[in-house]
Amino acid sequence: MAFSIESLRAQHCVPRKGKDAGLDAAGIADALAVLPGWERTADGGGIRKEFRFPDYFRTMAFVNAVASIAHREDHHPDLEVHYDRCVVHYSTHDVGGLSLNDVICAARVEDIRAA
Ligand SMILES: C[C@H](O)[C@H](O)[C@H]1CNC2=NC(N)=NC(=O)C2=N1
Repeated sequence: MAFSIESLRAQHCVPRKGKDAGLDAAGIADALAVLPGWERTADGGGIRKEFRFPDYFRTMAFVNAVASIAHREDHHPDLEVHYDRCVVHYSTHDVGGLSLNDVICAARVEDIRAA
């Protein structure tokens, strides 16, 4: 399966449950190839990216935009919030690893940065 960031942005999350709903290693690699700066977590079960900002206010504006995506897509990242940076971490609890939902949301977070 080959991805483009546009094809990811054109999709919305749907409930995905169970191991068979996960992305395989090739799918994960294809998706990461179109998501600049995103990487697999050390345990391989998620993807993460650190976003840097000039100050706390701008960091929180980003956090709120990510929260809005989470609410709209019903798919929720773990966030590490610091004064001038936020680490976004996506995984799909219901599949015990990565699913298409994670890369769809990562593509939407990239849109925030483009705005
Ligand atoms: C029904 C609903 O889609 C599920 O409970 C969603 C909610 N948000 C979620 N967020 C994340 N990160 N993983 C999930 O498996 C998940 N499941």
